[in-house]
Amino acid sequence: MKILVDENMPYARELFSRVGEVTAVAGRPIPVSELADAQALMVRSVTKVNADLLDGKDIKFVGTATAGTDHIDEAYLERAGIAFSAAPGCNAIAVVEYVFSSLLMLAERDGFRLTDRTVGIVGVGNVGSRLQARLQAFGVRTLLCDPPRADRGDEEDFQPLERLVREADVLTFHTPLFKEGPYKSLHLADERLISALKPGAVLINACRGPVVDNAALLKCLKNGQRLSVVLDVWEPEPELNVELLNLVDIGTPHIAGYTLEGKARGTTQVFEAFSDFIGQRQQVALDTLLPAPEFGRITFHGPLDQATLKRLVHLVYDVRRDDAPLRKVAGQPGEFDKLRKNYQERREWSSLYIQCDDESAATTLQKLGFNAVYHTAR
Ligand SMILES: NC(=O)c1ccc[n+]([C@@H]2O[C@H](COP(=O)([O-])OP(=O)(O)OC[C@H]3O[C@@H](n4cnc5c(N)ncnc54)[C@H](O)[C@@H]3O)[C@@H](O)[C@H]2O)c1
Ligand SMILES: O=C(O)[C@H](O)[C@H](O)COP(=O)(O)O
Repeated sequence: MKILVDENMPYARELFSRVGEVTAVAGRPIPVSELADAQALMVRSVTKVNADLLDGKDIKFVGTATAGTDHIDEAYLERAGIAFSAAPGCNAIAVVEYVFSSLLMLAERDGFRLTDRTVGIVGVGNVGSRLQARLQAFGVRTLLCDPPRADRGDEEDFQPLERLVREADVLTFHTPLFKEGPYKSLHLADERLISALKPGAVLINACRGPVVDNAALLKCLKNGQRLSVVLDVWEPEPELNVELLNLVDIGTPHIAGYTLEGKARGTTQVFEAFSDFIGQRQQVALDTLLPAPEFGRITFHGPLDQATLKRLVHLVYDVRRDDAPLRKVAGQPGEFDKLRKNYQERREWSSLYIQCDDESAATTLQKLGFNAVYHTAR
């Protein structure tokens, strides 16, 4: 069986070759000639999967190693009898750590305490709920908005979006991209919403570019609105608006989810689903795939505060390492994708073993996702 995999899926060749003959291909665009004799296709978010791509082909299974599925025409796959699996939640921790890295950087630069701020989270799924848990662990107040979950009767204190806009000092978007329907999220942050944000607020988009109307955002920033902006995703990609990039505080090339753990989880989740589909069920333990982190063990003395948390977080991942390279190459054809393809290894906070001599610091760091232990020298 021939299995086509996106060349930017770490561990895909290793895993899928256990069950078939693997060919790795570029994802944007996918070489159509390679599809002719393939039975399975594993993609990333850059490949549009629809009738135009697959009609008349022999593909029986499509997997996407991503949380978002807006690049997949799922209704078509169902009609065509093609099985499908995504990788929900695979990179949620990575996105949360991206948001923390950004907030800690802005807080240090602008001299505010996160615990004095309210963070509004729009979309409280795999990313949003983990973000809320970690913010709460650090004592930061959150407001949650998730109409689909509220309508399902989920027990959380969900608020209307208008309340978040009125009260939040930070508004961060973690919804899927829905172009239509009752929960349409296309341009959810439009000119009206952006201009109603509190003066000096922080706007973060790490879900899909078109959830924030980029033209409206540019207009508000050019009009001098006092707003800090963090954008990992753009409208459109990969041809982002360079004028907008020049006005945002942090701009990155759609890499919020790009930890090695997040990418590896994406591959293993679709591999497990595919092996199930072909009746050869296999499970993969992530730690058998991942290499040891570059540095893995430190000692931490005394209590934890915002400054020390920032130093710890940025020891593992400082978002500025992804902002500067984008500014250098933005506007040059192909460079956005190149930054994503040649992404420097990034690990999750859990890869750092921290020995603390303060019990409360150890407890908070554990809740934040670090591999922390309390250990006295006695
Ligand atoms: N930048 C990146 O690298 C990156 C990484 C992972 C995910 N993403 C994007 O972020 C999105 C969220 O990721 P996730 O893993 O949390 O997905 P998820 O499906 O687990 O959660 C999405 C949540 O949004 C809610 N929602 C849907 N429509 C909404 C609306 N109109 N208003 C408010 N809430 C709404 C859903 O009910 C759900 O709880 C993904 O769909 C994907 O597009 C981006
Ligand atoms: O939806 C997702 O999982 C993320 O946006 C993911 O990080 C996109 O990465 P890509 O598939 O484009 O490599």
